[in-house]
Amino acid sequence: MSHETRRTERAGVVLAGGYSTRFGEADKAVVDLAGTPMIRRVVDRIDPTVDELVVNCRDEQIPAIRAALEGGPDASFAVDPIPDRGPMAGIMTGLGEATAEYAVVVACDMPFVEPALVDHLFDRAAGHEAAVPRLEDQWFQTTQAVYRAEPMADACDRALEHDERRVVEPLLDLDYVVVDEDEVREYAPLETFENVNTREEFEAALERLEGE
Ligand SMILES: Nc1nc2c(ncn2[C@@H]2O[C@H](COP(=O)(O)OP(=O)(O)OP(=O)(O)O)[C@@H](O)[C@H]2O)c(=O)[nH]1
Ligand SMILES: [Mg+2]
Repeated sequence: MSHETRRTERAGVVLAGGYSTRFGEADKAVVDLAGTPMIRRVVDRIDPTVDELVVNCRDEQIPAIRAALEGGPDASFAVDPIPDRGPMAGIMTGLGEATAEYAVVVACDMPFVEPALVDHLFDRAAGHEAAVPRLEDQWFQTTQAVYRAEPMADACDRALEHDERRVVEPLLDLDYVVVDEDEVREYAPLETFENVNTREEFEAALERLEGE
C-alpha cells in the first residue's frame, strides 16, 4: 500500500496470540487484573496514542477478547493464518492488518505500558523504519516498539521463510533507531516493560496496581 492511500498515521498492534504456558490454565490476555482484563488495560493505555487498533490472536481467542474489550475503543482482529509461530509471526499478521504507515507493537502482557513513551517512539521512528528501546545490559524491547508497517512485515516474512523466529532478525534488516535507557527514563518508568509471564509476576503486577 502506498503512503498516500494509508488511512491513518499511527496504529497500535496488540499481540495476544501466545499460549500462556508459563501462566497456566487461563489465557493471560483476558485474565482479570484488579478489575480489568489485562489486554483491556493495554488497549486503553495505548488508545490515546494511535488512530487505529489491531489485536493479533488465534481464532478461538476472539470471543473472550471481544468480551474483554466491550465498551472500549474499537479494535479489529488479525488472526494468524498459522498459529504458534511465535511473536514475530504475530507482529507480521498484525502489521498486515493495520492501515497506518507506522505501528506500535505491544504485547498484551505489558500492563504498565507508558503512553508518553509510545508517543516518543512514534516521534523517533519518523523518517526511519523502527524505533526500539534497549535498556543497559538487556536485549531490544521488540514487543514495545514502533515499526514502519510495510518494511517490518516484509522483513518478518523473509525471516520466517528462513525458519528464523527471533524478532531481532527482521529488526536488523531495517533502518532502526535505538532508544537507550536514559532516553526511556525521560518518558517512562522502567515498569513500562514489565511483562506478566507467571502467576508470581501476575501477583506482583496486582500489588503494584492496588498500591496506585
Ligand atoms: N501471534 C502470536 N503471538 C505470540 C505467540 N507466542 C507469543 N506471542 C505473543 O507474544 C507476546 C510475548 O510472548 P510470551 O510472553 O512468551 O507469551 P506466551 O507465549 O503466551 O507465554 P508462554 O507460553 O508462557 O511463553 C505475548 O503478547 C504473546 O501473546 C505466537 O505463537 N503467535
Ligand atoms: Mg512464549
